[in-house]
Amino acid sequence: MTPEARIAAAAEVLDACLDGQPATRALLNWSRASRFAGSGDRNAVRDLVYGALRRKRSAAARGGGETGRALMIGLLREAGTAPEAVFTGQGHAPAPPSDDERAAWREPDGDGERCDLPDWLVAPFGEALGPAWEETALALRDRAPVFLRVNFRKTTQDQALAALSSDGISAVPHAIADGALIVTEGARKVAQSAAYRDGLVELQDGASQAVTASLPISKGMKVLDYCCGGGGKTLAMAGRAEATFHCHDADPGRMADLPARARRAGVRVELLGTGSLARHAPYDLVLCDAPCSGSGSWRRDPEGKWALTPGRLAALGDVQTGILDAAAALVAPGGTLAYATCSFLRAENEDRVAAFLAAHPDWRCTFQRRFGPQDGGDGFFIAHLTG
Ligand SMILES: C[S@@+](CC[C@H](N)C(=O)[O-])C[C@H]1O[C@@H](n2cnc3c(N)ncnc32)[C@H](O)[C@@H]1O
Repeated sequence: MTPEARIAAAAEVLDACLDGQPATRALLNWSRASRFAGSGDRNAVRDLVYGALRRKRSAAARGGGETGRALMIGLLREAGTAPEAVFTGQGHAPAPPSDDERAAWREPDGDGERCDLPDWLVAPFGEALGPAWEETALALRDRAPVFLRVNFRKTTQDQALAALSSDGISAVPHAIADGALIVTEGARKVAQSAAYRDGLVELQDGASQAVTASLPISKGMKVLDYCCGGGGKTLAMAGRAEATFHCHDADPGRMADLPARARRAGVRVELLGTGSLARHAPYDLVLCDAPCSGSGSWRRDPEGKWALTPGRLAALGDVQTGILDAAAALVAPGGTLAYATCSFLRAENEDRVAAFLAAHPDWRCTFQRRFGPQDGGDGFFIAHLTG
């Protein structure tokens, strides 16, 4: 496909997204209907679609409307390319801009539009991040880097780098966490590489690694990952220490791939249902990587940015408080209850910790940190609580 044809395809996929279809589904439908598209074309169209979703508000302003065509036109204008140079109508290029499309556009206006945030989120970003809110919101308009985590249970950093290199993947260590690598070339080859298949490295965001690296884990401890999901954090913890790792999720199906991932990583984990947690308690460390708005990872999931509402944020706060209350009962005296979200927002972070401490006066917070794109990875929050 020509670059122009890829832009036409991205506009078509974006129209389906704007009609309410999840981007993954819209991209799948397009690639099934476009057998002529090779993997390079599919990757390029995917990149264009996600690029437009990250910058949806500003691109709509510069494109003069909220359609797939308008978003692509808006992105071209932002990049300093005249839309007429691409929208030529020649071959598979999109049709030339109409008079309306030429006239109906403007530079983004106001903080929300300029920084590609819904207006209601500008104040919460400011409250959470202070003057860095703008830089942070602007960073969410760009693609996230690809991070790997070296599995120290199986290899060293140098051996992992050498194994990746022999599969044509270049990576360099990143200071955010011990064993964090940032992929500089060949990111799309990682999942097929021997280093990945043999469990020498895992795909894991840098801040996610730093959050687990902050946890007090040592040999022989009993650890519960209360909101385990796919188990990324369990595996990161298990990569650091020979401890007993129990895994739980309100939706056990989310943990379906974990036994195979743990085998690949050479670590042992035990999956537990909610009903059996009390029997296995108490734990030295309970990690609650709680469900959240995902505001820290909106580079990867830009649709989440536009879908969040004040009501949904409030509902998440109730779920997060419920999780902290339930998990606290499973922590041994003097043990650690670790609370993490991949969000910047105070409503999901400091406010939840404060509400927990108000309801549990015997507990205190011993450590708290927020990560942002300036640190290299996604946005994350971590607090250690002890009772
Ligand atoms: C942010 S994700 C966890 C990601 C995971 N820790 C990782 O690193 O891959 C949050 C998880 O919490 C689970 N969850 C939601 N409500 C819960 C609850 N009340 N108790 C336990 N888990 C819950 C969700 O099913 C989801 O898998």
